[in-house]
Amino acid sequence: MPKQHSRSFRLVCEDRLIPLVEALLHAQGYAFEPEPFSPLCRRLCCEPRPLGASLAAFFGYIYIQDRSSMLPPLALAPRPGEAVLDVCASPGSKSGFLAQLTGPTGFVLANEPTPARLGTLRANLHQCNLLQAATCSYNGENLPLAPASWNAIQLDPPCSGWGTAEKHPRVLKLWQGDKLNSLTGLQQRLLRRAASLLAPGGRLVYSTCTTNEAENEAQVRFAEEELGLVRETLPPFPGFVWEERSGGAGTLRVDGEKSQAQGFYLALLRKTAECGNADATAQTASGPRKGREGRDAGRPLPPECLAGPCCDPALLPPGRAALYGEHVRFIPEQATEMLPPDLIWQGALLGRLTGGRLSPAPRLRRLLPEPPRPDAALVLDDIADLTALLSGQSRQTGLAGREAALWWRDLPLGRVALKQGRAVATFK
Ligand SMILES: C[S@@+](CC[C@H](N)C(=O)[O-])C[C@H]1O[C@@H](n2cnc3c(N)ncnc32)[C@H](O)[C@@H]1O
Repeated sequence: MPKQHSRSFRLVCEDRLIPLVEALLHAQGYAFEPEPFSPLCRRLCCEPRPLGASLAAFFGYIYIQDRSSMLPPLALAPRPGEAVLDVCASPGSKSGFLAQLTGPTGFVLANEPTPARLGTLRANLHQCNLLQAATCSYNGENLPLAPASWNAIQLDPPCSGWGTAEKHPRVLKLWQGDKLNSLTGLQQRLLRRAASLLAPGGRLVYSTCTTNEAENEAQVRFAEEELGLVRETLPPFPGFVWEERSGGAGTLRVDGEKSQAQGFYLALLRKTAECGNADATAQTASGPRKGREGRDAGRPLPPECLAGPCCDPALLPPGRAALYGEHVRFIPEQATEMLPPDLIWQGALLGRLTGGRLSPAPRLRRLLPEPPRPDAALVLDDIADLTALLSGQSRQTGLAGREAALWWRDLPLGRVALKQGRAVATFK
């Protein structure tokens, strides 16, 4: 029987909403304690039903994540407003945390080449309302971005996953012998490309969930010796037990068993000003894919098309809304400035255009007018009423119109449809 660690999660909200999200979890019987390494992270003590089925998870106010996997974004430590590239992003655990750390004025480009996993990544970012994150889908080793254009890069490449063996014992058999060579080769190609995309002085966090030295300490040596990156010493995060391996000075290796976490490895590498460009030739190796949404394909939408009873366009982060077919997406200001014109990428979904106006996605809580408008908001106090609504029961509201904002006490949740005054949940 695989051993289960206690579960951890991250709060995905502004600081002012933290007490409300915690109250929502408490109202459903969950108990938890703060993690010592980040004010946004918590560890579960009591889970009366699976945390993934909680209301806080449903509304994207928490993200369940192994505690080790929370560390790379903290090690990269983006400043508010900074732009970050996440080369291997799905399901988005690190992209999401990075977007929180950069804040609404920041920008995260989350790349994932595998189509099914790209869908999961986009769904997770949408559920968490992280409008400052955009996605693209390229093999990371061929990412067609301008050389030396990023100050902060997260590289969490495919790895053997030996650090997850307690939960997934099969990884130890699956990844052995020659198969490991294909992984280490890919990791080196990804490191080479990431190094070439780093601006002088820029930093890169390399992380894996494996205990395999060839994918960890040896890859950091490769980055130093072949790519000219310089290792920076990471201070150990509180709340973990660390392992030491020869050649690993300054990098961090989580002792999974003693830390109640996945076995994990992370290193911080910097490109010095003198460092040459390791891979300028690969810059045009992969052209854009046809038939996807590109930067210039979207028609700008004036803010008045966005304004409505459930949407205040003044709450949008820096950037603009644009129309792609019937979908309205958010284009962060930094994306317009930083991304090459031929890159194919997608901004966060805001909703659909119907009758010349935005019909916001039901989950779009970030743009709900505050405080709730009495003529256009359903404010529930009782958890039972909320769960009944989500389980398909409609509810008389006495409100006019076609939609209403949904709140639990002072916590904005999303949008419900109104049918003859009855609220109906349409969340997917
Ligand atoms: C370890 S997982 C990333 C986990 C993610 N960083 C997170 O925290 O949620 C590695 C990801 O790399 C993707 N991947 C596979 N080949 C790739 C490539 N050539 N370039 C970029 N990403 C790749 C995989 O599909 C997988 O989603």
